[in-house]
Amino acid sequence: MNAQTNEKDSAPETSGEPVASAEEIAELRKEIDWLDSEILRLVKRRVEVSQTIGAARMAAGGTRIVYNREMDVLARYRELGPDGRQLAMALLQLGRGRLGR
Ligand SMILES: C=C(O[C@@H]1C=C(C(=O)O)C=C[C@H]1O)C(=O)O
Repeated sequence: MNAQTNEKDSAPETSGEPVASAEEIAELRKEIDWLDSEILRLVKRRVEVSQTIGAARMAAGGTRIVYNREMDVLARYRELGPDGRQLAMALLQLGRGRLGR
């Protein structure tokens, strides 16, 4: 493939053509804002659920961490690569809350 072919076949965002209009970007930003609020809501709920389970287990004399379950959580986010791992680790850490300190 020569340089000219490359240029012709290149993605729209590299050809000088805008891929989304200003209106579309405004709409997409609204979607991002909504997605962030949903993600935050779900993360907060996850923290609540994780802490409830952790507190119950510790009250019953169990361990703070269940290694196998945490490995399953890490595996779930593996498709996102190293950032996915960090995200999973942050979720696990948030769930530990005071229990994790
Ligand atoms: C929520 C639990 O407790 C802890 C928290 C986990 C989590 O936040 O996903 C997973 C395993 C445990 O270390 C559980 O055992 O399921």
